[in-house]
Amino acid sequence: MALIEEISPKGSVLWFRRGLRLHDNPALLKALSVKQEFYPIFIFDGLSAGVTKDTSYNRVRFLLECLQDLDEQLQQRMGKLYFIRGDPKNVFEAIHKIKPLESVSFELDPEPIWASRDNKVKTCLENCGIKWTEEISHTLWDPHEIIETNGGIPPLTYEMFLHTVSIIGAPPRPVDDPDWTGVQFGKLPQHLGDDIEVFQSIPSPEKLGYFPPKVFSEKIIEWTGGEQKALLKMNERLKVEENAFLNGFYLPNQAKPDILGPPTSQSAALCFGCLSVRKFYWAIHDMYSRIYSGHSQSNQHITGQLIWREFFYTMCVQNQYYGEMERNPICLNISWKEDVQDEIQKWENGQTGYPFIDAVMRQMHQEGWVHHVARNAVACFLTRGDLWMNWEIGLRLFLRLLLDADWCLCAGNWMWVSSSAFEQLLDCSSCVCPVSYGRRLDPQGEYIRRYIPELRNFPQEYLYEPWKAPLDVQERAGCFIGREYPDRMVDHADASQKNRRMMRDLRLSLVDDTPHCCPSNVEEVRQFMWLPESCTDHLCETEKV
Ligand SMILES: Cc1cc2nc3c(=O)[nH]c(=O)nc-3n(C[C@H](O)[C@H](O)[C@H](O)COP(=O)(O)OP(=O)(O)OC[C@H]3O[C@@H](n4cnc5c(N)ncnc54)[C@H](O)[C@@H]3O)c2cc1C
Repeated sequence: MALIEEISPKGSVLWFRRGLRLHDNPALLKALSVKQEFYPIFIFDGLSAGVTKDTSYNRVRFLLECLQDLDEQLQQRMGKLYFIRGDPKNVFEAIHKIKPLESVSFELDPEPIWASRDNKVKTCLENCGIKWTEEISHTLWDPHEIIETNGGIPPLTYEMFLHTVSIIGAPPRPVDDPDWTGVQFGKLPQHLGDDIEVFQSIPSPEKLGYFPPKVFSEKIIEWTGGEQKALLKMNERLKVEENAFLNGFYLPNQAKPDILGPPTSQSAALCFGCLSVRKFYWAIHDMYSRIYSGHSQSNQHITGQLIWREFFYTMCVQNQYYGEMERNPICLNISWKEDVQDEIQKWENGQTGYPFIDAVMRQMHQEGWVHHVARNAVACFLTRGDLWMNWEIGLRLFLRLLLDADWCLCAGNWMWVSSSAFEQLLDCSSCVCPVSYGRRLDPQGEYIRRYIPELRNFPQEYLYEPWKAPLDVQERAGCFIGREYPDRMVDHADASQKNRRMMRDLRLSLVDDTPHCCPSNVEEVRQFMWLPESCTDHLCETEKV
């Protein structure tokens, strides 16, 4: 008996949180290298992968599709993915009781909001004598190394960031795929403890208590989660990048925003890690080098958005208050308007009376993803553009609805757009006019008509400003403003002028030389917000005076 116990293999767990893939997965390689029985598990604890009890149905569905895809791939290798509901510490203790564990491997979740979960688990594993390893693969570089290289503080501007990573060198290439030969999958019993539930298969969102949203119009774009789908989509996306290179430009999604066509975004796949950011980065850089071989070396600008991602991660790793205003050392304390529930509701539910803004908000509820330029528009509207409301309100909603909701990237972008951080000028209150920005992005009005069925028959002339339509036009379109579709909740020209004054006063009150996070130059602001060359083209007529 003693002999059997001695030779009986122990367990090696791969704890999936994000990083939901088999390719470029150093934690997976670590778990397999232990040569013990292998247990891939996902623990649904109402927190991991950013899925809480408030998370939208779309986002939960996307996560479960990613897990389903992993499960299918593991089944092809004679294993399975265990989906377990419970507290991670209790789950590991329970597994260890029935199957002594040698090691637990996981990918580093770099954001500080995960530290208490991870520290609790690490302490528990150490107390049980179980080794743990944490691998970096959610970001291109190790954010802590960047901070160290920059002398102990995060680089304050994007240009400084680029300089720092140029000292470190190019990010690592993806690791090899695992060799599955001889891998022994372990089996868990159905009962691990009273407060733990081991599912037989990956559950549906409904089984976990999440239900579909009320839809405003038919859903146009369906997103599907999972590594296999993400890899196929990456190939489609690479064709778009290649086409841009061949035509002499880069960052196609930013340079020529298309809010109507089938999106080629990889943000949700990157967020859950069903696509490795390193694989995506190197695929683009290698392609560039192939196309321009001998002429030019690729540089970080051709994957500029991925660098913004890294920049925001580096800014947040040491700042647990990064998602808040008051306690956050990099965020300006702006005296936003007290929360007015009625106004918040109108913004959240796409009932502001500004069709472009409402179309974006409704698309977000229905489909869970909207283009970057559209995010800019609604974020500016809520904060320094029109409503003068705290960006934390927007952050909370985006984290609930977006498929790619990512605490660090979302908070970083909200601070940026609201001029609360990463913003040197503080005079952008007129950046996004909900009328002219909408007209520029959606010149035929197709986007508005797609997501706001009430306005489908409205003539083009009044589509962006329906409150200006004479009554007979409203009648012919079958939509009265204030009845079928709301009147505008605010006069943008007045509100933005008032807000601009408040930003100016704030700027004057901040005339010290304290180094703070800010854009590197004006061009960067223009690119980030997709503003036209001439800085007044996007303004309403009243704002130009
Ligand atoms: C208010 C606001 C909130 C946002 N919240 C999120 C969020 O929660 N999660 C998220 O992934 N992105 C967020 N973004 C950034 C951006 O809108 C999305 O990443 C982008 O729309 C994804 O589309 P894409 O994959 O086509 O981007 P691409 O232009 O193809 O970029 C490639 C990847 O780079 C990253 N990236 C792109 N733009 C940014 C950016 N501005 N900041 C940081 N990373 C970027 C994303 O991972 C993206 O998939 C937010 C932007 C705004 C204005």
